[in-house]
Order: sequence, then C-alpha cells, then structure tokens
Amino acid sequence: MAKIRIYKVAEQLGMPTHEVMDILKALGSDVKNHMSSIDEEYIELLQEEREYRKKEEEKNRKRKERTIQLKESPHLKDIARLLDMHWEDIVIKLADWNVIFDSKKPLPPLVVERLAREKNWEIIWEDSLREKTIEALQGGLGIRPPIVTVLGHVDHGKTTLLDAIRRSKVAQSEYGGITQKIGAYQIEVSNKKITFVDTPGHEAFTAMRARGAQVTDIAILVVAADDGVMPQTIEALQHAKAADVSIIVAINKIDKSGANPDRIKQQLSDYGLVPEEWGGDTIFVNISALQKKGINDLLEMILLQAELLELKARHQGYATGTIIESRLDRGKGPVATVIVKEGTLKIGDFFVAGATWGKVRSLFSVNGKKVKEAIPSMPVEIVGFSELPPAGTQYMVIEDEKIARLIANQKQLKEREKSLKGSSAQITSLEELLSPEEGKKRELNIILKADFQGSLDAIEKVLSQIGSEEVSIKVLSKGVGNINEADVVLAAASNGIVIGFDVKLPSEVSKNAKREGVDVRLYRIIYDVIDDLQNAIKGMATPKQYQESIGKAEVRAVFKIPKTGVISGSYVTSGKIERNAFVRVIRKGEILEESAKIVSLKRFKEDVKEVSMGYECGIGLDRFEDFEEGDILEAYIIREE
Ligand SMILES: Nc1nc2c(ncn2[C@@H]2O[C@H](COP(=O)(O)OP(=O)(O)OP(=O)(O)O)[C@@H](O)[C@H]2O)c(=O)[nH]1
Repeated sequence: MAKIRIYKVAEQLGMPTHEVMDILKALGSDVKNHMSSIDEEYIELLQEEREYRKKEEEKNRKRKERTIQLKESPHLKDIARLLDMHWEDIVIKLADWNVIFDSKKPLPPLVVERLAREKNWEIIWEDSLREKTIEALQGGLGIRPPIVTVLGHVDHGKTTLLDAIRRSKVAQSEYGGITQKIGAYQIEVSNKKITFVDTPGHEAFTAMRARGAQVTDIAILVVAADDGVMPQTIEALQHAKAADVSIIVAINKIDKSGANPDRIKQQLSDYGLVPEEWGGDTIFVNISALQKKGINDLLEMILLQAELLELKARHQGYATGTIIESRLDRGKGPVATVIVKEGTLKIGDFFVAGATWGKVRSLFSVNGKKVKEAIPSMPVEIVGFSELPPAGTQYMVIEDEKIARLIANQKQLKEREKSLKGSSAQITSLEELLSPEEGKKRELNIILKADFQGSLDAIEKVLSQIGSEEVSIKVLSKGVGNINEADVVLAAASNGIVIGFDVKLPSEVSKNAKREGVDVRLYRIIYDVIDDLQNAIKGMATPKQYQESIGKAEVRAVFKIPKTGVISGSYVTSGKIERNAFVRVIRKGEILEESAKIVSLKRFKEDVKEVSMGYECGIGLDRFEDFEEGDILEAYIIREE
C-alpha cells in the first residue's frame, strides 16, 4: 500500500495539517507530526470527514448568526432595532395583522417571532420570558357580554323579535329618543348585559365575515312554528355553522293555530341541531315575538349559553372593534357604530378603520346618550371619522396620529392597486386553493348546490371519498336551487368555491362572484365534478403559464393627454404590439416594470387592435407612466400550456 506524508495530504485536500492530524488521531492512528506518513486509502475517509465538518460548521455559524436572544420582553422599538427595521413599518404591519400597538407594552411573543421570521431570524426567549410576556399582556382580561345575531327565513319574525327584545328592556323614554337605526343595541337582564346586532339576515352576517369581521358569539335561528324549516332556515344554519358560532333555536309564532314545534325539532335534528330533551345539545325556546311571550326564557338561555362559552376580553388598553354600520349625519358628519372587541375606547383616541382614520370626538351610547368610554362588546356611535367606513371594517385605536394617517394611506394605496389589478389578493379558485403550502393539509371548502335532493346527496357522498393526504374536502353548505348571493358571500367569507350541479348562475350573482373573486363551477354530469376535483387535487388542473414575446417598440416621444394619462409615442422595431398584451419596460438594459397592461393603443387618433413592425403608435400602460425617450417596450402575451 502506497504511503503518503501528512503535509502532502493536507495540501491535496486543502486542509490545515493540524486538522488532518486531529481526524487521524480520532481514528486511532498514532501520527506524530506533519512528516508522518499514512496509507493512501485514508484519504477518502479524511475527505468525507472534512466535508461533514464543513457542513456542521456552516450550520452552527448560521444558527449563531441568525438567532436573537431575548432577556427582556421586547417593546416595539427594541424589535425594530434588533431586526433593523423602521418602527413605522412594523406598526403598519401590526395594523395589517390587527395587533394593537402600545409603546408602553411589550409586543406579543408570536408577533415578535413572526416579524423575526420574515427577516430570517430566530428568536430565543430566555427561561420563562415568553410565558411572562404573555402574562403581562393578558392583564385586565375580564368577562364580556355575548354578541347575538338573529337569523332565519323571510317573514319568520326576525325583526319583530329584535324589536320585542329592545322594547321590553330599554325604557320607553330612551327608546323614543332614538331616531336613527344604528345597527346594534345592548340590554340588561338579571344584571347581565347582552349585545344584539340589529342587522338580521345571514347575508349581512356573512358579508361582515367576508371582511374578516366575526362579531357574533351566538346566533338565534328563528323558525316560524306554522311554516317550519324553510330553505333559508337551512342556509342560515349553515352560515352560522361555517362561522363556528353557537346556535339557539327560537321557535316563533307559537300563538298561531298551526304551530307545531315538535315538527321543527325533528326537521332540525336532521341537520345536527338536536334538542337537549332528545339527548342533543341545542337549546330550543318557544316564543311569540308578536305577543312578547317566551322572550325572557330566550334571554335567560342566551345568558346560560354565554356562560358556557366563557367569553372574555382584554378590558384595558387601546381598543379594537368592528364597524357595524355607518352613516352621514347632518350635524355630526360621518358617524359609525362600532362594537368594541378588546380594550377601552375613549374620547380623544386616534384610530384607523380600513382606509379611513380619525380621532374620537364624541361617543354616544346606542340610546343616544353621550358617554366617555366604551368597553368590550359595547356598541357605541363614534363621531370623528374622516370618511364613511364600510360595515364589517376592523377598527383599531392607534397611539399616534401620524401613524394612524400613514396606515390609512397605505390601505388606500393597496385598495387602489387591488382595483387596478381587478381582483383581490385573496382570490380563491380551485387552482389557488390547491397550490401547495408548506406541508400543511389544505381544506377545500365547498358550497354545493344541485337541482334536487337526490343529486345533492349523491355528489356529497362522492366528494367525501375524493380527498387526498394533502387536501381534504369540506362541504360547508348544501342546498337545492340556483346559485344565489348568499352562496357567493359564504364562499368569499370561507375561502371556498361554489359547485353547482344542473342549476343556474344568475348574471347578477355571477357578477358579484367575479367581483369577490369567488370561483363558481357549473356541471351537468356527476363524473365531471369528480374528475375536475380529482385533477385539481392532484395538481393537474393548475395550468402552466408562460410568456410569449410578440414584439418590441422603442419610445420616441412622451405625451401627457388630459384624462387619458401619459402616452409613449413609440416605433415598433420588431414583431407587433397587440392591444391585449403585457409590456416589460426596459431602460439601458434595466427592467423598470415587469408586467404592465396596455390600456391604450392608438394610431393617430384611432384605437387599434395591433400595430406591426415599422409603424408608429401611441402606447399607454396601466401601471407605468414615467416613459423616457429610448425606453424599450417588450410586448408579450400570457399563454397556458
Ligand atoms: N302571529 C304571529 N305573527 C308574528 C310573530 N312574529 C312575527 N310575526 C309576523 O310575521 C310577519 C313577519 O315578521 P318580520 O319580523 O317582519 O319577519 P322577518 O323575519 O324580519 O322578515 P324579513 O325581514 O322579511 O326577513 C309580520 O307580519 C309579523 O307581524 C309571532 O310571534 N306571531
């Protein structure tokens, strides 16, 4: 066996001699110094060991480099410093995540970790610091009243019930003073409060949820005893279930002669709402909203249910909440009703609600009385908005006026961008839903509509069999009949898709679906449903897109045209430019804009579909206006494989 000296080995492997000797010694060899010789066959082993050590070193180095050790609960400014971020940027992010910023308090651990992760850092909390920080933030957690929404089929008595409750509990004198409907009210029974959202109907309920606002804890499902369970009763029930709220059934109109509460209990049992007396856990209460009978029982049941739910909220600190309704008041300007979720809302607070911001100038209770502050679950009217915020918008108090304005402006920008792109970032389609996300099992939420019960059951059965390891299929709601507004809203709120089997999609509903970015699919053959879903689950339905270049133009002049915007007078140097193409803007070899859509293509004053090589034309783009002479516009079309 050939021998080789250690210093030669070291040279050959590019390793320091001491390291070679180190490894050899660890192997049991009795090497003395760099002049010692070893068998050549050791070289491979040395090399492997060297590689392994290198990788470990690298790992260790990364581990050390990318961790932040925390010895104290970090406040926002600490984290900004540690992550080398602007604290304003962090505050904007927090607003996006609906996390209250309070400079006097530490940031919640999860938020710290998430911020760090975005910058590729790992947070190491010393000892029990993480727990301590959580404890410190939870100070002031207290019971809060339940928030109740009334749902049910048309004419089953939702409005009458809400009215009856309000009239029975709010003193007549106060009630008389209310001229405006403000979307919510609060009553007191046996020294406990209950908040009612006064916009009955599951569409409103789910529309709010679609905006990310889940205000309801308990849904009262009103069913008229003489009419029984109707399509919208089921729809409402499914919406409430999808939102994961507790349901109490109020069997209404028991004063009527045809009233048959047992039949309703039977019907609802089929949908999983089994009365307690039959061994289930759903509370049923018989009422007559018109004759104000059973109202107290119902309220008691709501309180009982609320107790079981152990509803709690942070009472201290800055407030967050949800806009329930907004209106323009002649005297007060834009006002909105907010139900407070956390914290205490006070006069003088700065706030952000979606793209609007403001300062709380005055607060009114829902009975029209001036109040100084509002605590969790309390509905309150706020004066001081800069613009009207839409219902369902999240509301949050911001410590600093400048930041409040900044966040609102950012939101405005984002919304404008979204409307330019024509669709929201949360488009949920089969394709997108199924695009893989780090090792998580994905859920495909389906709203199923069919021509009759038989087909509905059949499809649901096959759907339950085609989930895969990565994707499970969940039928959120099912019903007989055409696709309607409520289906679309539910899909939007639950990131689901609507599947229609031998039913119609009315054009109004279709428009809304498009606007909301909801994927609606219509089928006539059951196997097509299965095929499509199976393919989608396998990822085969994701069409591969590629860009096909069609031509180039060079900017020769730049014009500003009133109302139209900036137009580049260009000369087509190769291929052609088509009106429906996308454009890449290149200046001196640098890409300034990757994907702008052509919004105007003209020859002289005429709109044209395409312009070929050798011709001049005017090109306007949707997201780029800063043309300069000499810019190259590369036109391409997106095709699917
Ligand atoms: N007999 C009787 N009639 C009732 C009762 N509750 C409501 N009604 C009547 O039923 C009709 C419909 O009541 P509403 O409260 O408007 O029903 P709703 O569910 O709010 O209806 P929409 O707002 O159209 O969805 C009205 O004429 C009420 O007077 C009741 O307990 N008994």
